[in-house]
Amino acid sequence: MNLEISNISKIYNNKVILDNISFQLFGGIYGLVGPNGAGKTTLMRIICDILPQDKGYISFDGMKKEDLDEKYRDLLGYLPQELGFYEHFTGEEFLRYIAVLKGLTKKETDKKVQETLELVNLTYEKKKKIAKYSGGMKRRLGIAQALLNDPKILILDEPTVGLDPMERIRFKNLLSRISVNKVIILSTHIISDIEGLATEVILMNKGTLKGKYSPEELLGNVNGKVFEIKIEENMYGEYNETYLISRREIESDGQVRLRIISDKEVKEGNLVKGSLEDAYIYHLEKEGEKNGYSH
Ligand SMILES: Nc1ncnc2c1ncn2[C@@H]1O[C@H](COP(=O)(O)OP(=O)(O)OP(=O)(O)O)[C@@H](O)[C@H]1O
Repeated sequence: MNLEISNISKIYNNKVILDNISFQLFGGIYGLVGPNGAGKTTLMRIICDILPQDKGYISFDGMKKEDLDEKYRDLLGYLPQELGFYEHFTGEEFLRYIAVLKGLTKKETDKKVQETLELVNLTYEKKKKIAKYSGGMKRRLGIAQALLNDPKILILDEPTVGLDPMERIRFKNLLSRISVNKVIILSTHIISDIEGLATEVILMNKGTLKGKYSPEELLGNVNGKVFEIKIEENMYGEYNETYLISRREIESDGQVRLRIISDKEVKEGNLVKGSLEDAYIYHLEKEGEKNGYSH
């Protein structure tokens, strides 16, 4: 299985939104990360054949998407950032409706709707109106609709927005269960959501590809560079001026716990294990994009 993104460019109103993006994906889960406006959604929409590229091509197993045409669409499952639901439908009715739009036969629909409901753990809620679903349940229903046609390429645009911590864990488990024999691309701002899940991380910034790394490679970049320290609140400004801070937490005693990424040793701090989030912030900083990161 090979999804190839080759020299993809997109221009809107004379502004380059995607600049010659190329990479190849094989089976697995790929985290697409980058600050707001990096071009993640635009790239995903091009991969999903919703938006035409201005240059370059996308191919699956050596065949261009334009040549595969309808067959390419059959390979795809897509969960957009904002999926409109018919709130008066039940979860089951909604999936049946989408299955018809995707061209499944009655028999396939009967089978796939129940199968995907089971997979996303919504069987017991299938007769409930969507209006009564929680945010997490709606996300799971969103994934179910993307899975109805058994896609080889699954594109999820910020699927974890609005999920609570328990739902995030369930969501991660669900993805690892369905990832066999698929290329899954998942964009996110919440780097911890792809920790322990992503085969590779694709970093984008301002319409360009910054790199494609294994999580181990990324973590290696911050090895020996992450420190934790507890300081008084009034010292924060000074530390913020001096260091790259990846996290700031107020402790119950009113002191502030900082997570610092520094090439040089922070003598008063404790060296701790770096996370993917630290590595991501470190990369952005190297590009002078510290302020592009939103906590
Ligand atoms: N239809 C459009 N017309 C003009 N500019 C657009 C259009 N769609 C997107 N853009 C611009 O393209 C750039 C990339 O947007 P895109 O939504 O792809 O980024 P993103 O990385 O997904 O950001 P976010 O994380 O905020 O969703 C932005 O500067 C955006 O304003």
